Amino acid sequence: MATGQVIGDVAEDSQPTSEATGFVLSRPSGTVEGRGVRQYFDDPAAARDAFREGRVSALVGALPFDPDGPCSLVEPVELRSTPGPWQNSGGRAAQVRVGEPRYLPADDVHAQNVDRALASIREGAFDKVVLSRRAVLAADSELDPADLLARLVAGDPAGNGYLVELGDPRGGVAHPVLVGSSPEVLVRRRGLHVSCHPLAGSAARGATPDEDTAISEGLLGSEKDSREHALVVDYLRRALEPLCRALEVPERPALTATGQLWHLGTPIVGTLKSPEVTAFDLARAIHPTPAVCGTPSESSLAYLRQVEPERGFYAGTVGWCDAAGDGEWMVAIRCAEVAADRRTVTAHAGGGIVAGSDPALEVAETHAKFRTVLSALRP
Ligand SMILES: C=C(O[C@H]1C=CC=C(C(=O)O)[C@@H]1O)C(=O)O
Repeated sequence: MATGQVIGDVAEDSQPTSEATGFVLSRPSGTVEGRGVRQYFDDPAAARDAFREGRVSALVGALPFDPDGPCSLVEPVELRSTPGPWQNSGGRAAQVRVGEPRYLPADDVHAQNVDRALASIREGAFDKVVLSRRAVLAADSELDPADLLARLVAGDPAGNGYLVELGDPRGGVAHPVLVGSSPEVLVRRRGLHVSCHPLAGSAARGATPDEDTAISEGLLGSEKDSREHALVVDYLRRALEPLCRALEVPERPALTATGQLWHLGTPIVGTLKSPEVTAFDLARAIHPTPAVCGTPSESSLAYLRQVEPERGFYAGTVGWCDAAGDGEWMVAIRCAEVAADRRTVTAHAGGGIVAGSDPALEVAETHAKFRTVLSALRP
């Protein structure tokens, strides 16, 4: 990282109170890491106030799925950017053996949950809700979250990956760590330029090139998936319009691929009205989108608070914001929480439910999404 560029306002005189990296965001174009800890925030509004009042020069970390829940944000001593995806300078750890996943809920119960959500949709409670489940795995020795990140980055064709320590990294106490490889950009800001890349509508990749192409064409032509996707795009248009003096929203989604899945994606770009609106402000204004919550936001969020109170940072957002207000926030999907003891890993996967969703296909979709983390944990 020594050759990296330091971004943001870094005070020369302050000493790191912790050497822990604590935050990594690996993207195809570059990697951002937070080094050292100056302040820690579990209240996003306090972090925003500190930033606005100039008491904070940069922020890195995670916001939970529930916008009213506690966050895990750090003002790093240094925000360092390097070109290209993340390289693990720590070297490769010995492979830890990880047991079979235990799914919570089990396949049949998740299918019943989808049925129940479909009944609520028919009754008019909401148009869309994103249901998720967990896969809990036990490791036979301590798992290194940085090594898991390295495997995720190496396994993703675009080199996407993230790692966030969940808790105040000062004080030498081990905290859970969120590690993942998300293909979904919640929001990115460079000066007045703002962009998002919402994804919704999925199909597992095919085993042969011909099958893979046929699956991608089927997804692009699927009326159900287009509807599921359009709800996210409409939400973002409505959320961004008041903040932008120009906004370009393509009429139709395009295909985007990870190693495991095809998705429908829409690249949205805009020009902000005011330079005062930071990347962190934008992330808070937009999150949670219907790609992880539902439509309308209020009723789907109320439903998820009841049926999935344990989401934590899954389906939240992970990212950074520098002193100029620039930054990038990813949707925290395709991820796992490595417990403080480093021996339990909880992966998460979900999918959007709309009228016409098929419970068995939704169960299969969560398995395809779990594969991102499971193939890194159990190669
Ligand atoms: C909620 C997840 O994916 C979202 C992002 C892309 C496609 C999705 C879908 O097709 O349902 C989800 O909206 C997840 O991976 O856990």
